[in-house]
Formats: sequence, structure tokens, C-alpha cells
Amino acid sequence: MTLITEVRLRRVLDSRGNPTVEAEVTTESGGFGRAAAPSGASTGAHEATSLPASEAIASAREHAVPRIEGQVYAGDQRSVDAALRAADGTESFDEIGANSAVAISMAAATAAADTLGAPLYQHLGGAFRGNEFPTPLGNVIGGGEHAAEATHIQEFLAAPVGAPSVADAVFANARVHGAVGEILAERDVAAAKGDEGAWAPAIDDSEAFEIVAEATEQVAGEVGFDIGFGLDVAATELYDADEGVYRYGDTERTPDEQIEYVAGLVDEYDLVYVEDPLDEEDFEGFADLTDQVGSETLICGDDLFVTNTERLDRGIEAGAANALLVKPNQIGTLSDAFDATERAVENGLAPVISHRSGETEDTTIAHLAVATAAPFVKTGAVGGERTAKLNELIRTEETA
Ligand SMILES: O=C(O)[C@@H](CO)OP(=O)(O)O
Ligand SMILES: [Mg+2]
Repeated sequence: MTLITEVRLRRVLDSRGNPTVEAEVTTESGGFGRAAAPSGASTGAHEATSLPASEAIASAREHAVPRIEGQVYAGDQRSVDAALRAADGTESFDEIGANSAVAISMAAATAAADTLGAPLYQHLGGAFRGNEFPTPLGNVIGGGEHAAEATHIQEFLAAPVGAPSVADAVFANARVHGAVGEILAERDVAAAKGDEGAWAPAIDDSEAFEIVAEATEQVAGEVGFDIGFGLDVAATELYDADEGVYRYGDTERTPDEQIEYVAGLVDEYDLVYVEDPLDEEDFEGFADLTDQVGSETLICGDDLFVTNTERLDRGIEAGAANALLVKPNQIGTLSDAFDATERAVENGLAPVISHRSGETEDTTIAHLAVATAAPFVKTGAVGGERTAKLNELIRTEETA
């Protein structure tokens, strides 16, 4: 192993045009790694703290960098991440920011892989990884917090579950995205794109269901394999906690009605994946829905679990979901993200590695998905910061 000799931090742009933290780590033997923190728009209340980039950088330079440079070995990821936690001193990275922490954590892993001359997924997952690849979930219509005046449900996802390879799956999702664009044009619906590159038309959710169902079916016919349909409801953003109702514009649903509505959608559209169908505090509602439809579909906790093993344990106890969304920046380090992933797998939950709505060209999550043999990765369908990850998966599959 080789000592980390330098940690550099700077502000770079994310895909929304906001500053974010980029870290560079250099090792004694000349290994080099670079990584950048993503950022959420529909963030969970229990996520680790993201500070303004300049504040996060200043604080990490003062508190974390001196504990890492010349002190910690690249490749000893647990020590890197323990140094970040010790430097911060809070559970939620309030001091240095989870954005600084995750950028340094991921850059250190990348520098270690470079030192070894191994691909990042292999350094993270071990010599025998690279034989299983995730199905990419591609956002083709989106609204919620990711686009104004669009659908209430945040993400309508193509899920090419029958694809023979990652490359086939990636191209299929892009093709579904294209087909949705064509159907919208035929219907004379103008559509810009939301934060993740999905179409963001001013249509109601029921029309979006129709269009995505038509597009997935059409493209499945063309490519000759199954393309499923998934959702990220991001229901916390729809929930009015004071009134105890979910609001879809003028339509209101009580929590029981919401469960019934989502269960109905699972049946009607054969949904293979449903993320955050209920408010982030409603473990019981999640359990009820999982009980009803968990044998047919994945009920995935994002804002519910925030990649946090304590919240995941609570969910496991309650039977609240059968999938975990994994976003390293929700918890702050790769070690924590790995621990949550392993805990999920041990308890029969499927891990789904995910991007954020604000992204950079960083490809770490593509490697994380291969390293953990996650069955799904959620990283959009089109757009440079999304294709950065998708194209990395294509390359990885070719060389693994
Ligand atoms: O809710 C989500 O799953 C994500 C990514 O799609 O959105 P955000 O990064 O805004 O939380
Ligand atoms: Mg989500």
C-alpha cells in the first residue's frame, strides 16, 4: 500500500450549473484519483449534510486534509473514511460537508485503483468481480422537483430487464427516450428536459403512463427483449404532512388511498420497480405496500433509508421494502455506502446504485454497481453527465 501524499479540493460545475466539490488524491507511488460530489434536489430529510461547496472545501482543508495527507494509505478505504469521520466529528458530516467527504472518499478509492493498476470496480469489489452487470434504470419522463410544470411523479423509468448485455440495455433506454420524444411530438406536446435529461412535458401523470407504456412496448418489439416500466414517485415531495394527504395538483390521496393507487399501478403497468411510493417517515405504509405487491415488484427506499444502515435496520425490522437505493453522498463515504449495500443484500433487499439529479462526469457509481454486483443502477438515459456512467458500464463490460 502506498501513502496518500496530497489531497486537493476545488469547486467545479455540476450539471445544474451549481458549484460542487471535486477532490484529487495523489499517492506516494504516483497513483492519482479524481472524483466529484453530486447533489440532490428531492433530498431526504435524513441525508448527511451538504454544505455550500466553498464552505465544505474550506472546512475539509482545515479539518480533514491534515488527517489524511501523509497519514493514511490509499487502498485502506476504511481508514480513509474513518479519518474523514474523525475529522468531522458529527454523524451527518455537518462540519466538513458530506460533499467534501464523499469526493475525498471516492477520489482516494480511485487513486488506490490507479496505484494497483486495477479498474476501480475490481479494487472495490475484489478480483472476482466484473462478471455481473446491473440493469440500468433510465428516466424517460420526469417532473416533481426535477422540472417545473411537468408530471407529479418524479421519474418514469425504462427498465430493460431482458437485455442480454449492459450495452444493449443502455441503447434500449436511449431508444425509449427517443420514442417518448416522438410520441410527444405526434401528440403536439412540447417538452423540454428536466434535470436528469428526461422529457418534462406539461401532461398529467395518466398520460405519461400511457406514453411510457407505449414507448417501452414499441422499443421492446424492435430490440426483441423485455423492457419493463418503473417509477420513482418521490412521494415525500407530494406529501402534505400537516394535512396527512398526498397532493397531485388538485387530486388528494390519503396514505391508504396512496397505497391502493400505487398497488393498482403495479398491476396495471406490470411495474418492475417503484421507488419512494410513500412519505419518508411512513415505514408502516411501506411495509403494507411491500406486503401487497412485493412479490411482483421492487419497492425501493430512497428518502426512506438515505443509504443509512440505522434507517435500513428499522426498515428491515418493519418489512418496509425489498430494495435499497444507494447514493454515496447521502451518507458521506464509500465505506458507509458499502456497509448499507451489504446489509441490504444479507437481508434479501436488492441494492440499486443511484446517481443524483445534480451530477458531474464522475463515473464512480458505475464501478460501485459492478463492484457490488447490484442488480440495478439508476443513472438516467441521456445527457453527458448521465452517459458518462452509462458509457463507463459499456466499456467495463467489454474489458471485464
Ligand atoms: O430521488 C432520486 O432518486 C434522485 C435521483 O434520481 O433525485 P435527487 O438527486 O434530486 O434526490
Ligand atoms: Mg428517489
